[in-house]
Amino acid sequence: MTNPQVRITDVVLRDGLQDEPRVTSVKDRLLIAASLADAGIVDIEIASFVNPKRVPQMSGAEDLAGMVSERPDITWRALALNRRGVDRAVAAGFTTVNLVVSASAAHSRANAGKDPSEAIADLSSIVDAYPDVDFSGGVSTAFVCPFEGEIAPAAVTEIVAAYADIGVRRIGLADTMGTATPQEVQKSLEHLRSELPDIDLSLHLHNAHGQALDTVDRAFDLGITEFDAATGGYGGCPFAPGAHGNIATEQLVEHLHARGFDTGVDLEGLRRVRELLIAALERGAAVAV
Ligand SMILES: CC(C)(COP(=O)([O-])OP(=O)([O-])OC[C@H]1O[C@@H](n2cnc3c(N)ncnc32)[C@H](O)[C@@H]1OP(=O)([O-])[O-])[C@@H](O)C(=O)NCCC(=O)NCCSC(=O)C[C@@](C)(O)CC(=O)[O-]
Repeated sequence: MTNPQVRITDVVLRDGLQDEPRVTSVKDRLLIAASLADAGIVDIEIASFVNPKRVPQMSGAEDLAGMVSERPDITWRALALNRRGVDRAVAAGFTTVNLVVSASAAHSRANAGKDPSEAIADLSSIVDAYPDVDFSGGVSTAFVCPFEGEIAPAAVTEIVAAYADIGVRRIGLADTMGTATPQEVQKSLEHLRSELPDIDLSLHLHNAHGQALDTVDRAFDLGITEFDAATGGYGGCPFAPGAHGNIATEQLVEHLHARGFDTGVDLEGLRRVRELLIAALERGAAVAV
């Protein structure tokens, strides 16, 4: 069997930093971004165009956009949850934008101030307005919600179908809390696949109980080869109380290399990124390599 191509999007500059007590300077974020690229990460979520009063850690998003022209070999992804966010991202120069809708109504209201159906309805005109932007669609709380508990696979499929209806066909399912079991994730993926077989799926896993690598293996067996991860294992949604850090990029890369998959990522380079993060955040990484 030939090795499948594995696509890892490092999200430490967005998910990893957004819930940290320290606000990382734009200068440090640019340094970390360049170091991630030097380590061989070619997909990087660098900025979040949300309300900076709600998430001060993500302020200065516009100032990170210079990386788009400076390193055109990298896909620089911005996160946005509303029209204002996408307008800002596009005006700054981003052409790859990840949207987010929560599967659970309670998390959606806490995070975005609206129900999932309203969030999807708002996104329709945004996607129409920017035909040249490469949009992907995230589904937050896809398996477990901090307020509602387990999420039914049908609820996730409904959101993904709504994304597909507005033309967004690259979808990332997020285990926001990091507590979903590999079995729960598999059940949901299988439901989704049976209803919507033509959607490109990726996983955005947090890792509360050390199960995320097992989930990666299950997903691999179902043909999923795209994953988000955050160097150092930092991360968490500020509006999902108790959310754990993301699966660490270095752990994921080591795991994939041990399984014989080529990721194109240099672990030594990731160690350097980790050191930069530890210095900027003044606290240790979640994992050692
Ligand atoms: C969702 C919104 C943007 C809705 O924003 P809103 O509905 O306008 O409501 P609002 O109450 O937050 O704020 C109103 C004020 O924000 C301004 N505003 C409104 N939008 C923007 C914008 N884009 N950029 C800059 N400013 C904005 C707006 O102009 C107004 O300004 P004011 O009158 O007070 O001066 C807001 O509620 C918000 O910023 N929420 C924070 C959501 C967030 O950042 N969550 C974390 C990221 S998602 C996540 O972590 C999950 C994920 C992706 O990692 C996957 C997983 O693991 O689950």
